[in-house]
Amino acid sequence: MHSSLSSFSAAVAIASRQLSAHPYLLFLGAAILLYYRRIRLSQAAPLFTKDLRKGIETDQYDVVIIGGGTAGCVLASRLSEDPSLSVCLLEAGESSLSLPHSRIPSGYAKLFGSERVFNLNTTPQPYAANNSRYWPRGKMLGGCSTINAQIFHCGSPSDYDEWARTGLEGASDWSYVNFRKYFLRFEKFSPSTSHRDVDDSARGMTGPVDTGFFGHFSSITTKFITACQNAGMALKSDLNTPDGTLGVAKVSDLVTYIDAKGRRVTTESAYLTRQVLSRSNLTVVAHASVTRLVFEKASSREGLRVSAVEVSPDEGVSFTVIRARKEVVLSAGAIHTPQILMLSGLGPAEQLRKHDITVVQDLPGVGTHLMDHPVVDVVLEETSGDSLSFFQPRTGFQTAQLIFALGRYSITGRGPLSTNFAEAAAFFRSSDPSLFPPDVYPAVIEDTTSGADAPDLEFFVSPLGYLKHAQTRLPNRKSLGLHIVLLRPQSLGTITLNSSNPFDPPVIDPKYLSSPNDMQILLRGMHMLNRIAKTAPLANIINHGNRDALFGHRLANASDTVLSEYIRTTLESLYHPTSTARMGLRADGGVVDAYLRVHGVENLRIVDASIFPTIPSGHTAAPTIAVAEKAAELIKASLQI
Ligand SMILES: Cc1cc2nc3c(=O)[nH]c(=O)nc-3n(C[C@H](O)[C@H](O)[C@H](O)COP(=O)(O)OP(=O)(O)OC[C@H]3O[C@@H](n4cnc5c(N)ncnc54)[C@H](O)[C@@H]3O)c2cc1C
Repeated sequence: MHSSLSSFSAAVAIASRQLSAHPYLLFLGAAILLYYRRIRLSQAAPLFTKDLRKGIETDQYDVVIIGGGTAGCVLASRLSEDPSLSVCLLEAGESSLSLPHSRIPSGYAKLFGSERVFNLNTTPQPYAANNSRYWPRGKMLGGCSTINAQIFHCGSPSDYDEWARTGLEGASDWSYVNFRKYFLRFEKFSPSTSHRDVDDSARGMTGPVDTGFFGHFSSITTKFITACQNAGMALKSDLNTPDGTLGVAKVSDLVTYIDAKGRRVTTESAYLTRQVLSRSNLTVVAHASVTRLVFEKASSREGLRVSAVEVSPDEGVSFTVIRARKEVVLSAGAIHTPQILMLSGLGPAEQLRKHDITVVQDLPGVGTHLMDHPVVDVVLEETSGDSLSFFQPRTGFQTAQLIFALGRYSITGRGPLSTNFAEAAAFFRSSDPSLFPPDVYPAVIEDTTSGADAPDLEFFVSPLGYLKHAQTRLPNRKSLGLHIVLLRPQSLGTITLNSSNPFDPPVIDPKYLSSPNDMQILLRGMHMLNRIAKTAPLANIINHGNRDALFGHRLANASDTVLSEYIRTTLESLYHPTSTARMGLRADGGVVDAYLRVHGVENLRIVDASIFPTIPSGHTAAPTIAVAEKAAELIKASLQI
């Protein structure tokens, strides 16, 4: 999949050798130059961001936000709307706006392994072939929204009704009917004449985050949608409405965070505009890794408040103290937020003592209840010719195709380079009797969904097959990818400390497949995958005779034993970790209350995917942005702005 852009330099080198021989390539060469100019000039790094490596003048703010990721950028922008409030956003990385691999929708996996990403790995997974799994997290302003697959999806309405059942005072504010307005608040949907069936009145139209149908959409995807329909899945005009998300999107591909110019939309590009950054009450500091929270006794009652944070540009460099007059907000994501809490003495007491960290509050829930969506990828050889296999060119013709695509993208912002790879998806239930008739599937599987209308499985298609984050070199064939996602895992993992060194990555153990029910549901997903691969019109473009070991054709009639083995060895993360500092009663392992305040600490909130009480049955960026929009409102209200 995503070595697309990694291949550009090679492609450009081959092209330059051929330029003199083929005049049409001169045009394309010029287009490539234009493309680099376009990205560089229009997306130059913002002028108003400060760099901790050069020092900062002010050391005291009303609100200090830790982590300028998906949630952090939203908060910084919304809170600084009031000129009377001084806001400081501290981000471990720097801007992503001048990074072509982030801005071009198909380029993100090229950033995997780079210094712009926290390149994390899980512990070996005993129930999943005993291997560790790669967990990239964006280390830039915009966080994971700079490297995600750009799928705009809100999950199922009942996911949020489940959030409203934590038993906390104020929990009902999180029910779908109350929470939905925050999805609408951030979205700026672009209606499309080719998707007239989408009801604009159910979409956000005036928010800062552009969404729409501007990504590439291959004929393979159209065939996938029709095959899902022919296999009995419901058709939906829009997967993001109060009607729920069950079914396959009718005629349309997925809505994405890609703008009209074909560029990725991140929370940095949407919320930290030049106009926002020029506010005198907002300071955004890059290369600022927070290592610890500093506490003082609260004045109003017996208890603690956070008075400051310690921040350093890099390991071994002395830290700066930044003071917070009113609030500190942790938005460092589901891995680093619990790590920072534990390093600061907030977490399971036993674990903190193990690392000689003074216990400030025994909060046993910190770092527990880690949830993630595992995905099983299957690669199939396709014959339509519409595969994007030329993204990894191995012949002169494929190189020319790639150069042509690059030229087209540079000029129009359209074409294959604007694919997000996951071009269409279907959401369904493993217990749906119309899809899994009880006479064929007699086993009763435990219902893990958030409600009767919510899915526990997602099925998506990519116009290029890939395995292991595209790191596995596949045979040189045109391929497509089919992918099954477990949306409601019961396997719960942990984030624990490796050491008390803040620059040491924490221990990530998702405990994939430790719940046997997860395997049963994934097996149903694999049955559905096999069925759709044999359903017209998708079936007509698959070479069912392929026997390459890395391809999945051999799974077509495989027993559950073989399928389970495939699931255990192939399973990867869909990059959606959540719930490691979740909203809930302290007695139930909750870390924050319904106002996102950390239990037992006066002025500390958490605003990112770690507060999700449970993982939504869908993609996690939209819920994260909506949480941040709501949090901004909560903080403003509590500060009486
Ligand atoms: C490859 C990939 C593909 C994905 N695809 C999709 C998709 O298509 N659709 C979707 O909805 N979701 C997708 N997701 C998931 C989604 O993007 C995340 O759930 C969401 O962005 C998480 O937001 P966050 O604010 O919780 O954390 P993040 O966005 O990770 O933000 C955390 C921020 O904190 C910073 N930080 C960390 N530690 C420190 C520190 N000590 N000091 C200062 N700063 C720190 C980080 O640099 C980062 O900027 C994907 C994720 C990935 C990685």
